[in-house]
Amino acid sequence: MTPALSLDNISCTFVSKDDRTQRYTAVADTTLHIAPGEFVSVVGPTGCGKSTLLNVAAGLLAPSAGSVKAFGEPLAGVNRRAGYMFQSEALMPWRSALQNVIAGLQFRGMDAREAGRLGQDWLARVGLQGFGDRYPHQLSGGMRKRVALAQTLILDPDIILMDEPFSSLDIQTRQLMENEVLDLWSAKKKAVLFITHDLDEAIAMSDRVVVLSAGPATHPIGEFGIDLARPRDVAEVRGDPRFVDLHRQIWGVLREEVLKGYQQQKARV
Ligand SMILES: Nc1ncnc2c1ncn2[C@@H]1O[C@H](COP(=O)(O)OP(=O)(O)OP(=O)(O)O)[C@@H](O)[C@H]1O
Repeated sequence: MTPALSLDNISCTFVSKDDRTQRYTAVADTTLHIAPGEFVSVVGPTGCGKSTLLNVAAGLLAPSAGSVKAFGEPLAGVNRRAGYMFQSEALMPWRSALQNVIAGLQFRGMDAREAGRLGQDWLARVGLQGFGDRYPHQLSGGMRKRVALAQTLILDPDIILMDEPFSSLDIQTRQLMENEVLDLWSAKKKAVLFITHDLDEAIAMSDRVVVLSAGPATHPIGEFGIDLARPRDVAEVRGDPRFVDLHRQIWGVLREEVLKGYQQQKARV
């Protein structure tokens, strides 16, 4: 089957910020394929290159070497088969929740009434019925994330790219949002590339967890199929003995890299 997303032998080298004559290889020779409908999380120590990989998949960053394909088609510019959700707030403060949700449809030229109808439908699906005329500053952090989620999913992308979308939320809100994402995902089964620091979140959500090494020259050092039954409740599944077992196995690979990453961050300060 043709993967929804193929990253083949990707390397990303940047000019060093501290010394323009030096180069820094953030990602080296990384291959990652995601099947249609597959939920894959990538975990790794801080600063290792997770966002760099996601930006490559999004077509926002051209790799220094390697190839990127969406459903077998080489990527030229922005990945139009993908929708994104980033860590930082991407809502437009001057637009209401509804206007934010339908922004992408309007950019695509959809008729205003049809876009409004779909927007209301999506607001209801993410639990924000009746909040369409609120502005982002009138919503809680969790509600703003729901708007951002609706804004991404309303475009019905075949690939969903998420970069630590819930890291700013408190643990309860975060778990609610994670369950909502799983519900929405299971209804449509799109390919997901989910970047996170949080191993519990990665295991609870995914079909597969890929572990990256500490930088420089980050690359995958482990890959684990997550055979926990679905549907899952992200809070309850943490008590499953298989979850505990998988956590122990993956942490056994990740731990050393986290320590290396931490030492490197300290050395930079
Ligand atoms: N445009 C750039 N120019 C120079 N260096 C960069 C650039 N983008 C990223 N880097 C470097 O590449 C490395 C990987 O960064 P990246 O943001 O991908 O890591 P990350 O794993 O997502 O980090 P975090 O876990 O903290 O979010 C870092 O050392 C970063 O400083």
